[in-house]
Order: sequence, then C-alpha cells, then structure tokens
Amino acid sequence: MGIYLDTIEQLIAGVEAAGLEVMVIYHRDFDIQQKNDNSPLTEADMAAHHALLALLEHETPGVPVLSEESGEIPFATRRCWSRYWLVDPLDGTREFIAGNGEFTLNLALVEEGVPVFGIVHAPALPGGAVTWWGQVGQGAFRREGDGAGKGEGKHEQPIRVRVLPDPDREPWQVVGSRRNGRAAFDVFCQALPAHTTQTIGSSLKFCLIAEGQADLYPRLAPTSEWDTAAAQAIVTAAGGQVLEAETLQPLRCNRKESLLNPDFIACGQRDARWEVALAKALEADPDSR
Ligand SMILES: Nc1ncnc2c1ncn2[C@@H]1O[C@H](COP(=O)(O)O)[C@@H](OP(=O)(O)O)[C@H]1O
Ligand SMILES: [Mg+2]
Repeated sequence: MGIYLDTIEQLIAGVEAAGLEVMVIYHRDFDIQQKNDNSPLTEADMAAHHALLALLEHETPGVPVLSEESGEIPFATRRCWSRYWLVDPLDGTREFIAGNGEFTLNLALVEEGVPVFGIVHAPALPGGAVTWWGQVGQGAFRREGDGAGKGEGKHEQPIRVRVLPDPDREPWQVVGSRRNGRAAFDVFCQALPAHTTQTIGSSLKFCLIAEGQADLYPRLAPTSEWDTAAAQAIVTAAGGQVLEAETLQPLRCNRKESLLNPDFIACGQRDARWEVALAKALEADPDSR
C-alpha cells in the first residue's frame, strides 16, 4: 500500500520542523529525567514526540501510532493493526545529551509487520541537517537542509547500498554503536577479512549502509522496534537488508508482546565470510556480549 509522494513531502517537512524544535533545546540548557528502565529522557524527546504525533494525526488521520514515548499499548490491541506508524522521536538521546550531534528523528510505516516506508532526520550533523527516506520497492533518497533554508539548495540524491568490495583490495567498512554491545562487536570484527570500523550513535549507522558508506552493522545488543523500523525501510529501499542474526531472516515488527528486537545485522549485501563471523560472535560467551 505504502504512501503517496505528496504526503511524503508533507511528512518530511513536518519531521524537519520537529528537528528545528529539537535544535532549539539542543542549544540551551535542558531538563534530563530518568525513565523506568534507567535510560534518559530530555525535553527534546517529548517535544519531538508531540510534534510527530500531531503531524501524523494531520497527514494520515486514523492510522494508529506507536511512539517510544507513548504509554504502553497492549499486544492484544496492536496485533490487530495491519498498518501503523512506529516512531522514535529522538534516537540517540545519550548522544544528544553528550552534544555530539549523533541523534535522529525516526518515522516508520509498518504494514503486516514489515517496515515499508521510513524517514530518518539528523538535524545536528557537522555538515548540517540531513534527511534520509525510502519506500520499499521505490528507492531511497538523501537530502540536505533543515527545512528552514539552512543548507538547502542541493538536490535530493537517490542512494543505493554499495557492492561488497574484495577486502584484499578495499577493506569492508563496519559500523557499530558507541556505547552498546562493544565486546560482541569486537568478536565479530576479529573474524572478518580486512576491514575498518567506525562507531556512531543512533540509526545513523543504517543510513551509512543505505548510502554505500558502510557495508555492515552488526547489533548484538538490545534495541527496540522503534530504534530500527524507519532505518530498516530505508536500507531495504536502498537495496540492502536488515536480518535477524540467528536466522538471517528479515527483522519484523509487532509479532510479540515484547517490543525488543532480537540481535540483528544490517548489510548492503550478504556474504558467507561475514555470516561465519556472525555465527562466531553469536557462539561467544553471552556474558561478553
Ligand atoms: N538495554 C537496552 N534495552 C533496549 N534498548 C536499548 C538498550 N540499550 C540501548 N538501547 C537502545 O539503543 C539506542 C541507542 O542506540 P546506539 O547505541 O546505536 O546509539 C537507544 O535509543 P534511544 O536513544 O532512543 O533510547 C535505545 O533504544
Ligand atoms: Mg531509540
């Protein structure tokens, strides 16, 4: 079913506007609270949450919305949703607090458990704001600018994953979290052919794969469905895949009571050499993961 182009333009404009609200808070002092799971929550998470909920209600009235900052919605209710919005208003809250710019606003449309459309907006990158978006089967795109004229003027570029290079000629590029799952990431990398690594916060890791700047993102540490759905749609639309680590089947949403994802790997292309490395990392002592 997906979503029409004119609605996509309105949604991107709305996400950029929410990004501008977030940036106002980023540049001033802000409150930080602790959530029940001990993760931090800032004023910016809530400002983006409210802005994105209002946007979705306006653009697609009647389509249910699940946001990281919504109250819990029982599985008995959600399992009846054939189509819904899954929102992470501010992914990389710890990076937002650290002030390193590696945070994103995330909007995914999920149909029958499959993320089919996604927007990831990074308002605070060193070169200025960037938005990635993609619709499965119709391509993925990258545009620069914050929606208010800053950094604008460059055309939207179609993006595509890159062909996995011969590592003897060009090392594979592997991306990982700054903070989570470092030990398992290292076990995985040790079993790979020639490669370089980069750590970066939030769903930006997937966007690097979608635009062919990275080849692999192994995630052998917890995430929730809102952390991955928008970026999975973009990676898939760009020709890549996001696969459960154990089964190498595409990651799916809304299949169970818990919203936690299994371990997964995002890739531009499958290759037996990294699949062996992944199996080794999964076999490693769980305490080191
Ligand atoms: N123990 C845990 N359980 C569930 N999700 C976790 C987690 N530790 C980290 N995360 C998720 O990892 C995200 C950060 O990813 P990364 O480490 O790649 O930057 C967080 O996003 P939020 O900032 O939206 O909370 C959070 O959802
Ligand atoms: Mg998140």
